[in-house]
Amino acid sequence: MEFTDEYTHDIPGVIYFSRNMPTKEVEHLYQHDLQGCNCKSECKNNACSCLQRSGTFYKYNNIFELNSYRIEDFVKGPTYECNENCKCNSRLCGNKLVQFGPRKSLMVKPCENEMKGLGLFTLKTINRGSFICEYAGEVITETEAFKRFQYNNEHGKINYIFCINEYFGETSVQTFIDPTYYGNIGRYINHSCEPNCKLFVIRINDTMPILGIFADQDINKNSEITYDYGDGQLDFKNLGGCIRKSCHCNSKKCRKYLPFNVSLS
Ligand SMILES: C[S@@+](CC[C@H](N)C(=O)[O-])C[C@H]1O[C@@H](n2cnc3c(N)ncnc32)[C@H](O)[C@@H]1O
Repeated sequence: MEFTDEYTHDIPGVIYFSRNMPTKEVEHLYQHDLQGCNCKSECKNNACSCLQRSGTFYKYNNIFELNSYRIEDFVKGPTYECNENCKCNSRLCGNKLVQFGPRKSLMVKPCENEMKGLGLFTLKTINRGSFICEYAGEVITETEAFKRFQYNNEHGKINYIFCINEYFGETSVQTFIDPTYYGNIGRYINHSCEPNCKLFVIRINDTMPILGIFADQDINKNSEITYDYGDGQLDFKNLGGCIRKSCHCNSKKCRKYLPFNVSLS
């Protein structure tokens, strides 16, 4: 099955781009292709090298029906999907999901509370564990992220930069994704202190992390898709010398301010 993403946006200065796009300063980091598995037909947990290095896997009722796929475990990660170097039978492999593109029936529209701007909504009910879409954009250096963040702050512009923190033993690696100028439908997802989705790091063909957004509960049709931009930071208005924006998620658990540094840990 081919990757399909038929969504668009016609905001001046923003180009719809469905996958992460490393800038030339960081592209050398992702030139290492991941090895594929040697499975003969379908991939089984105890034999497939992709599943063995994954922190979690997909459960499905019907291998040909992407809507039946659910992520198995919200605690572990990252996930390694089978890739173009794998020997498994691509029709029978169940270890592929994010690589087929976002789910259908998503809609971008202004939120009721205009302070939040645009938001992403679902026109159909979504089951817990289902894949929604990626958070895709330019992959930039930390220096560039800092520069862009300062610029956004000084000019009162929306900040879209997302920082992924990953830990490999003693080493921590940060990846900065910015869908401000090139991005997909994930850029419209707002923060909530009581969200209905979670993010997962997925890898497919190479070492570049892909941010996958998955439903963390059953979501009713016409609901807004949200995730928590942070990790329960305290309600200090001035964090690191930066004035934080007020949160309008309207939840009883609201922490009052948007998390400053969107991170996964
Ligand atoms: C990734 S964008 C989300 C899409 C954005 N609403 C838009 O119109 O393009 C993040 C920005 O949306 C706004 N936002 C997101 N969640 C919010 C919330 N709970 N309360 C207030 N503003 C929010 C903030 O301006 C934030 O910097």
